[in-house]
Amino acid sequence: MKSNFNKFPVIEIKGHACFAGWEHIIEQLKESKPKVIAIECYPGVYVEELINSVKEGLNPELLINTVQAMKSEEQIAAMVQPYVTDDPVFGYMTSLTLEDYFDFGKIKYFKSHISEIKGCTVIIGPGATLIADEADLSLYADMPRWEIQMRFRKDTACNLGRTNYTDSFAYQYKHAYFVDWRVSDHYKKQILSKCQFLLDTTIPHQPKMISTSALFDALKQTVNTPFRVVPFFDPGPWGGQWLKEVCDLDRSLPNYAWGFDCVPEENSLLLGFGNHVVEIPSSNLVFFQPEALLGREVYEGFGDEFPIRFDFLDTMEGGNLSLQVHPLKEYIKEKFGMTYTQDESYYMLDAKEDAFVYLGLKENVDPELMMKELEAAQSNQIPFYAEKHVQKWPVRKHDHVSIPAGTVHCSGANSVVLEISATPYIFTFKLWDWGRMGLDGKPRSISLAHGKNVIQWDRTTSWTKENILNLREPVAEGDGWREERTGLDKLSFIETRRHWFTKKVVHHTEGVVNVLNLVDGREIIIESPDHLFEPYVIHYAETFIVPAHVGAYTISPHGESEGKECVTIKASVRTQMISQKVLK
Ligand SMILES: O=P(O)(O)OC[C@H]1O[C@@H](O)[C@@H](O)[C@@H](O)[C@@H]1O
Repeated sequence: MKSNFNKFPVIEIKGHACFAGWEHIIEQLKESKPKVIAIECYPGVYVEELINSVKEGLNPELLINTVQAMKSEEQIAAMVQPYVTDDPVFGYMTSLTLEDYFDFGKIKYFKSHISEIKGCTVIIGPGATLIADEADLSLYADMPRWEIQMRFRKDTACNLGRTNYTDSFAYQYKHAYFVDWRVSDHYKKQILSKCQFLLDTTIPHQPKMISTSALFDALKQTVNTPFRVVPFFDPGPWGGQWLKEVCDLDRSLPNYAWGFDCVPEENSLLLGFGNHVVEIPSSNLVFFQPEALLGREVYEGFGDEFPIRFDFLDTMEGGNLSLQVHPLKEYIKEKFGMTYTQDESYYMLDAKEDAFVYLGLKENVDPELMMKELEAAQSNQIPFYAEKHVQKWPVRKHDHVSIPAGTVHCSGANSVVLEISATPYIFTFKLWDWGRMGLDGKPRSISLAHGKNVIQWDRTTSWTKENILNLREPVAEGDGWREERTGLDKLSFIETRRHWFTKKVVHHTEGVVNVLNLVDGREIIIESPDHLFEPYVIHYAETFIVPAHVGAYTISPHGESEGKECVTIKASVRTQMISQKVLK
């Protein structure tokens, strides 16, 4: 069937202008005849493009690249090392701030130099507004995380305060995840409202600029309606062929493994201003509209973090994921500085006859022997016979298994998982990767030492069956619909409800953000009973977010699905569980 999946969902914003292209942007900047302009940059922005365009358009008397006021790269490398660490995959959440990167003697020098300049001064780079804290005009050049990752892969971006363009992607990602993005988000929250403009340079040489008042109003408009973030897709060693067809992706790539359809930390939002589309990190919505988006209790509990993640894992005609386990909450806090952990669940969006998951251990598992065999497999490159120790279960389309942290698991070949999980997503302790190589031709990192510390050895066959394997119960039914509770175990903070329906279903956020996916059916329509937002159409496999603030909404089969059965899965936060799951 032809794909109807929308890869570029645009949120139409009313009542504001967008300046597109350097020529128009420069014209706009000149309007107020500013003497000092600061262009604050998120790390990953191509500062050179900005410098060249500003030089050409504004011909400033003095142009400062903020690296000139930073500490030396050696000093910065030493400063971040306790957070970047020597672990190949994981670091520790930093407490550094952007000020820590600067040499205040140099800042003082530049400040006095700026005051002596008669013409125009432009300061560009991360920390520009620290150097020019009283600029006549301030811009914020933002950058979504997925684009930053693409730039790391192409060796065109480096970490904050570094020139490490050619360091491995794994190192740059870890550096950014545990340090740069924390430091920069923290600073962005302080400074963005003080800037007059937001600059989008996600697509090189096609810059767009909006006023920050337009941005803040756009974010306000967004929390009044269901919306989608921009999904991104990535190949992997076990990837499959399903996403390519369903989401209409590049057929020439060997596979796609992951599809990230709701990880607001890393996705972006497309905001439509007339004919122009501005791309911003979707985390901005979480930072600047936290209560309306998440709901008061979720915001109080998690802070300005979006706690629910939806992503796809495609193994159709691919391989098994790594056999893995995730850290317990105390462990993730102690070792990595995270406040909540990677509890997961797999909703089987599609499955071939032979699909299966590994979940939990065998009844008489011998921990010492299993670890010994895993270690031998890793060091001697001999196979590990997973089924000797780990329970394998057949799964079918629409099964929903829960994976509390500490449970050994992975999904097998020939299925498509919709992961409905807590947001942390990189804390996968791989135990065994089936003796295969990563896409770069090298073995992927195995984390046996961490894994050993968190495996819950009492999660064996009978426990698994009783507590986490495809749990479901009917909740309610009405004319043309029925509702079930699925999947997640008693200890999870995520509640999931599934609706099977041929007619309209009434939903309510009850003051808590809802995340949904159309897991069966071609098309549905989301409407406001009080006409508070425009009707919103969703296609098969699309994930969408309903902000807490929306309140009542309805979902009906639509278009080619009218009168036919559709199925949605909805996730929300069990607010009574938050204090138990979040370690401050
Ligand atoms: O890439 P591997 O290690 O096989 O894992 C694939 C995926 O497994 C899932 O269970 C989650 O843990 C994901 O965060 C992870 O990306």
